[in-house]
Amino acid sequence: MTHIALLPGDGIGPEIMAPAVQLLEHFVPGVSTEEHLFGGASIDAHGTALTDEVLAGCQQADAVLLAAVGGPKWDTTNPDDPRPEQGLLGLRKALGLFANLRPVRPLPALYDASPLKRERIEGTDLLVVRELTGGIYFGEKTRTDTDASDLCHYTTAEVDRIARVAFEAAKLRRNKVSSVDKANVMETSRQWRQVVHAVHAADFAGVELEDVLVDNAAMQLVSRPSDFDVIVTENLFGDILSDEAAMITGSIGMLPSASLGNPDGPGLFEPVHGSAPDIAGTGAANPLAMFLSLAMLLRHGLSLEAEAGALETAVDAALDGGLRTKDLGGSAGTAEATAAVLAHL
Ligand SMILES: NC(=O)c1ccc[n+]([C@@H]2O[C@H](COP(=O)([O-])OP(=O)(O)OC[C@H]3O[C@@H](n4cnc5c(N)ncnc54)[C@H](O)[C@@H]3O)[C@@H](O)[C@H]2O)c1
Ligand SMILES: CC(C)[C@H](C(=O)O)[C@@H](O)C(=O)O
Ligand SMILES: [Mg+2]
Repeated sequence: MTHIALLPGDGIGPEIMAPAVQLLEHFVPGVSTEEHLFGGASIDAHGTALTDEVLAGCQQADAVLLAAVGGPKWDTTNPDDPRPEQGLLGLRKALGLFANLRPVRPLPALYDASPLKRERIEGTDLLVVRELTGGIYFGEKTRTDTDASDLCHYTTAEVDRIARVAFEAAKLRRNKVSSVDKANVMETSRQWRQVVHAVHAADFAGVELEDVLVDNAAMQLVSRPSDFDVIVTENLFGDILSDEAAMITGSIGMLPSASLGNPDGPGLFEPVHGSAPDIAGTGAANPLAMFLSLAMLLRHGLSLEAEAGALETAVDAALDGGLRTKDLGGSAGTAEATAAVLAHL
């Protein structure tokens, strides 16, 4: 029987998880699910953001569906305090999920919800391939009364494997990879560029490859987004660029993600946005990034391509039919958005 671990987390997390489970049960009748405390909710109950029991529960599942973690209650500048985000990083690392896929596919119905001009957005369909278990997120951290440091570290093997994910993805798309780095300053970026080019020359010479410095990439993303196909980049750059790219779709509330890379364990599926503490409890959260993350779970986690497509089509149809949550300039809340998608199944 298919088993999915559910991590509602904090803030708007539980509000968008509940309707996603409704959709999961629609597409996978009889699915077994288990909900676990994670992030701030787990800190409150157990003093740590990810317990061994929850990690084991995730490891035993066919896939993990996560909403979001974090919030002001757990914000701290004391290095010794537990933080919700540590649970997320620990889970990604423990599950071996080094490849984070963030598709940016703006719908014509939402062109006017984006701050970008329609003619810039038209034709945009890009995929951010973010390295997820290395770099400055996971290097040594130090802190004294006067000093602090975060080490950015990559092995060539870590760059090699994420480059392969990007090139393979490009072959199924428009055959172009933009590798984003800061090779004019950072040693990890010079290594990144060298490895990406070596992988390209050895096995993917038929794929178009360009190098883009990250500051330029941030600018190009809003000036010529439709020129990008696959963007491959390291952990921190991918985090920042994907939030920026979200606005091409109209809202951060639209962007889903899949974290993959371990053929022997479950993938993790989560929206790109956070726990949105400013709107938590108001019923205003846009659940569509969560629904689209569920579609990625159906596709990549359970190999249910037809079901994934049907869910994406229902989301598109709801938006074509006029659904607009507050973040998209409308007035619909989570419940109305859910009803609109359900109506198109
Ligand atoms: N994967 C995750 O769990 C994840 C991702 C990003 C941030 N976070 C955490 O979330 C907390 C809040 O972070 P933040 O405020 O910087 O980012 P955020 O993504 O939570 O919110 C940024 C802005 O976008 C809005 N927004 C986000 N998702 C929305 C949705 N689905 N519908 C409508 N509006 C939405 C919020 O209301 C807010 O104005 C922090 O603790 C952060 O660490 C968690
Ligand atoms: C919450 C935070 C640790 C996380 C990240 O930086 O990876 C988030 O911003 C994301 O994009 O998934
Ligand atoms: Mg982020």
